[in-house]
Amino acid sequence: MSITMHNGPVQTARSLAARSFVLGYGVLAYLIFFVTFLYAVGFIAQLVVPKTIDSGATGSTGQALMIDLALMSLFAVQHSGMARQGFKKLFAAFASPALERSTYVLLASLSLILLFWQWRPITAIVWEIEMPMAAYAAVAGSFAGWLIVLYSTFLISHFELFGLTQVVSHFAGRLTEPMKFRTPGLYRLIRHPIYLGFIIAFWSTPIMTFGHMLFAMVTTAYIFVGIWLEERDLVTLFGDQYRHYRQKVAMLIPGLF
Ligand SMILES: C[S@@+](CC[C@H](N)C(=O)[O-])C[C@H]1O[C@@H](n2cnc3c(N)ncnc32)[C@H](O)[C@@H]1O
Repeated sequence: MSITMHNGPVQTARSLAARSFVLGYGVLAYLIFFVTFLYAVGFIAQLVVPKTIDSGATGSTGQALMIDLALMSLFAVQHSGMARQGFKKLFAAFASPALERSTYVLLASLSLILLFWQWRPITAIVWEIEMPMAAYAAVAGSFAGWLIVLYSTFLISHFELFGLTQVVSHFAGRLTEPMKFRTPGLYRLIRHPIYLGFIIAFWSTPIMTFGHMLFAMVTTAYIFVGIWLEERDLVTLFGDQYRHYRQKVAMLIPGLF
């Protein structure tokens, strides 16, 4: 009986090439996310980066409003649409599930990069903190918000959130376990520390322009919509475990809501 060995090495090479592509795609998506995250800090805090929330070509206020709202809507539709279970199932019908999270992260990063690039500033001032110490405290508050975001992602599994765990497991030929429900650290105090960190980062500023306030208001409203959608999925995934958690632990501010 002859065993056709000639396909063995070819199949092995093909499988290795396919797994290497998935790994490379995931690593690239993660790196683009991380650079985008760092740029977002500078964009909001108006530090270091060339284009910030209050810099760049200004047009008429009406035109700026339309463009800015369109940019934020594009991000919201992608960010929420692709996060739903229905999209994940559809994606898995066409591509390796290992690629789903990295594709989500990549497209979210690209829509943010478009927002940074095309954002129209509206520089009328809503508030300006004159006292230097208070102004510094506001800037520090914004950075504290970003740190809460980053720290909280590591509490529930940073690398899984941003797709790296999935592509590394796929490369190693391991099955990726579904994301586990965790309540470490801040998650014992509030259900959504990442979103709280974003809200603090967006609102804590010494100079609040109309354009910055538009961004903070729309993203805050979107966060509440996102929480509603996300918790609906979490109840579907984890049932009473999440229901009990939701009864015991505040959404964003302990003791309040
Ligand atoms: C960007 S994270 C935001 C998590 C949370 N809403 C927060 O603000 O900290 C969204 C992902 O985290 C997952 N997630 C939310 N709460 C979680 C928890 N306690 N443990 C594990 N995953 C969680 C959601 O299912 C979703 O896939």
